[in-house]
Amino acid sequence: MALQDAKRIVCKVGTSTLTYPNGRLHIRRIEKLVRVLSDFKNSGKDVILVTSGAIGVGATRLGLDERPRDTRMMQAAAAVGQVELMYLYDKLFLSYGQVVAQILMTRILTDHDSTRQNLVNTFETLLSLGVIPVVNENDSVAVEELEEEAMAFGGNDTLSAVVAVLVQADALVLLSDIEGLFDKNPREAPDACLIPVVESVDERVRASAGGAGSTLGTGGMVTKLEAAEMVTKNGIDMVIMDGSDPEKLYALFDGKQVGTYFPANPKGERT
Ligand SMILES: Nc1ncnc2c1ncn2[C@@H]1O[C@H](COP(=O)(O)OP(=O)(O)O)[C@@H](O)[C@H]1O
Ligand SMILES: N[C@@H](CCC(=O)OP(=O)(O)O)C(=O)O
Repeated sequence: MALQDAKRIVCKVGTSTLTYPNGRLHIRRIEKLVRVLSDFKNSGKDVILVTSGAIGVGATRLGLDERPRDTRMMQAAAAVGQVELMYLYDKLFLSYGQVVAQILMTRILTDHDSTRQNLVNTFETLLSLGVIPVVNENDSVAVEELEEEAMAFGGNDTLSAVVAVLVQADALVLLSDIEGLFDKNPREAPDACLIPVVESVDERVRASAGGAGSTLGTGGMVTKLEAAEMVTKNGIDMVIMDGSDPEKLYALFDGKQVGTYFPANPKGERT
């Protein structure tokens, strides 16, 4: 399906896009993102927002100097930051007449058929009611997802791919702090070139991906490529693009070349 025709979109926004380097909310950017997503909603699309930021924003609110690393502090920070995030989203989406709902997920929920089906039912019901679901990991209770190994393996890039498959989205957009996937990590190699289209995530593509570029983000390109593999084989298009100007989403869904595009595998089957 061409991106212009995408009816159901999942948009994931990373911590480094949502916050300033000092950890405080980047209100102007979030306002723009909410306006664009509300406009998409008004145009008839189903919109799901997967948001990071709870731990980073909570840490700042608690006066911590840096993003916490130990589980207890991360859980506490997430509990504080999630409220601040949802308060802002609710307020901003409401100003465009949109109703939001919070869904906090853990991996256990999607690993079991009955809880997975419950989640699907919840998403479908919310979407049929015209609501915009706002999703994050339930960081305050999902201990195993917060520990370093599991977090590096997953995080919200993976979560957004799982959500896109669950709701059988047409497209997943990852808003990052960089324009897309480069042939090598541009933070280390200034001559790196943007790759506009990735038909298949093979060894060569995988070799180009490095880890997170800031102390705020987690996962870097490694987890984004894993997300791409998961969604494209399920018949869903994916795009990695710069989140600093959310209005570029208009160009993307008008069919223009923006960021790095991972077309759905034509043989991809919707589960
Ligand atoms: N090949 C690559 N192309 C682009 N970015 C890369 C690449 N390899 C590693 N990176 C890093 O991935 C970062 C984006 O991921 P991440 O830090 O998780 O941020 P976010 O949460 O905003 O998506 C970039 O800022 C960059 O430092
Ligand atoms: N769930 C965590 C974010 C996890 C994550 O993947 O973060 P990011 O790399 O900024 O998208 C939080 O809300 O702080």
